[in-house]
Amino acid sequence: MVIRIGLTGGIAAGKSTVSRRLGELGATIIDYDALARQVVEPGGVALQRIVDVFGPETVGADGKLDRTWLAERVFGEHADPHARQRLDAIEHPLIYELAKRIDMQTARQNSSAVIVHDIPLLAEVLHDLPFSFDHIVTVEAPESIRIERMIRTRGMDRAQAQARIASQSKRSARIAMADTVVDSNVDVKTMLARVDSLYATWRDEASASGR
Ligand SMILES: CC(C)(COP(=O)(O)OP(=O)(O)OC[C@H]1O[C@@H](n2cnc3c(N)ncnc32)[C@H](O)[C@@H]1O)[C@@H](O)C(=O)NCCC(=O)NCCS
Ligand SMILES: Nc1ncnc2c1ncn2[C@@H]1O[C@H](COP(=O)(O)OP(=O)(O)OP(=O)(O)O)[C@@H](O)[C@H]1O
Repeated sequence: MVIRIGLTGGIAAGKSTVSRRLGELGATIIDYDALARQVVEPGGVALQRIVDVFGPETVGADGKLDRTWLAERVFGEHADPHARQRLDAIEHPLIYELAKRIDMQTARQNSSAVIVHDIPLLAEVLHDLPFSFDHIVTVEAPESIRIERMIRTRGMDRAQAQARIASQSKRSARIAMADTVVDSNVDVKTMLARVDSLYATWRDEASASGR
């Protein structure tokens, strides 16, 4: 049987590090941040709809979405409280459609696949998704550590980092929804050892239920 995992975590908690490891171990990863980038590529319907809603400044001279400009409109200090909902309403259905296509193709090719849906906003969108998960995993680290990581590695200032965190579900909501919490406030080696052991369990579940 195919095992589906919903993987989430607060921004900069370490979700991508966990997801990369699961990919190396053999899981199929469906990265919703990557799909979100794909749906706004030039020429697509989403970019045109975003321009209609947010105005022509949304697109840079190169014809591509100006992500920094839009992030400020959506997450910034002076953001319209409905802006994020409007953006999500344009992008999310298209993201889910692509995710479904990849999921179905993987399941067709391998009836005991472990498919990991890597979804930053899982706590917000769980009930909108056309999937149900066998396990939900959240990767968590204290907010102060995540803010320092965002400043160090994402070129954000403190206010931008705090605003991005404030626009997401609370840690308690992610933990309430998950059956597994991966602590990323430990060294990477220890964190990845835990990921290896989780993957081994899921592999066993996928093989056992296929018998
Ligand atoms: C607003 C955009 C252009 C800003 O781009 P930017 O390059 O700064 O961020 P990037 O896309 O790399 O996302 C980084 C992280 O921000 C957080 N984030 C992204 N979108 C959202 C959102 N709508 N609400 C809350 N947090 C978000 C996530 O933790 C994500 O991992 C972009 O995030 C976007 O298109 N967001 C809407 C689509 C979406 O919901 N993506 C999340 C996957 S479902
Ligand atoms: N256990 C850990 N200890 C120390 N640093 C870590 C740990 N896990 C991840 N990191 C580092 O923290 C930063 C954020 O990690 P990562 O990119 O995996 O986060 P993320 O949750 O996927 O972020 P986003 O939600 O923005 O995609 C990276 O620089 C990563 O190397």
